[in-house]
Amino acid sequence: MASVELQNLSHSYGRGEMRRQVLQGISLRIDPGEVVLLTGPSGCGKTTLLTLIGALRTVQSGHVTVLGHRLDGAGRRQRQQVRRGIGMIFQGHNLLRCLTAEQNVQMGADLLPGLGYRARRDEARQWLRSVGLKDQMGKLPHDLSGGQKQRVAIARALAAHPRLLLADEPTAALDGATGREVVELLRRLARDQSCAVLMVTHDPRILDVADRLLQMEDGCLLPAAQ
Ligand SMILES: Nc1ncnc2c1ncn2[C@@H]1O[C@H](COP(=O)(O)OP(=O)(O)OP(=O)(O)O)[C@@H](O)[C@H]1O
Repeated sequence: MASVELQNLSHSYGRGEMRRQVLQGISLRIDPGEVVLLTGPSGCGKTTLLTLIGALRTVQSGHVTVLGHRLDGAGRRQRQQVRRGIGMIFQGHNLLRCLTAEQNVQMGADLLPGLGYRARRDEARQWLRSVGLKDQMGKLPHDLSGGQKQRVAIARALAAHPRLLLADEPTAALDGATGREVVELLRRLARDQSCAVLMVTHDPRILDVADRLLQMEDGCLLPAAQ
């Protein structure tokens, strides 16, 4: 079963004369364990595509199946259900300000069924170590740099063992070496846990981790030159 299957997906913003189509007839399939990178100029619709696949928006036109669930025609509850299997790393981190790095990551592990408090805490610590933050576990977000906050957000998404990971420019705030490590980590996750990864990036340093490179232009998907 595909992790993501899109058929003829289109999307518009605005109404009447202000209506503007930003996605035009996109078809795409992503299989478990596959790492797909999506690139394209600013405003071409990448984030819109990611939020539709992430069940954060209502599908207007076309067919969308994510982790075996049809999203076109799905109500709020069904979309909520689908989101449980999806890890999302968007720009802006969305960390809870009053929780330490460890507690923020533990929120991700809290979604795992059947794990006791200690196991969830150990899981959170292990992911923080994996993203190079073993010395920052007790810090609050405002004591972390932008890159460190991004790594906490990544650890939180991974701690929930998602079956699909959607990431919008996950390496934008990271230096070259850390960005590379984080992307290698995402790739390992994809392989080890058969998690599909769809990542929007402008970062040319990480293009080689992809199984597949996709390019978008004006709301359309083009097969990118490898
Ligand atoms: N909520 C919204 N209402 C109206 N227009 C929107 C909305 N969100 C995005 N748009 C417009 O839709 C188009 C596609 O936006 P989107 O954010 O999907 O592009 P993007 O490729 O992710 O851009 P970037 O690389 O700059 O993040 C843009 O022209 C944007 O201004």
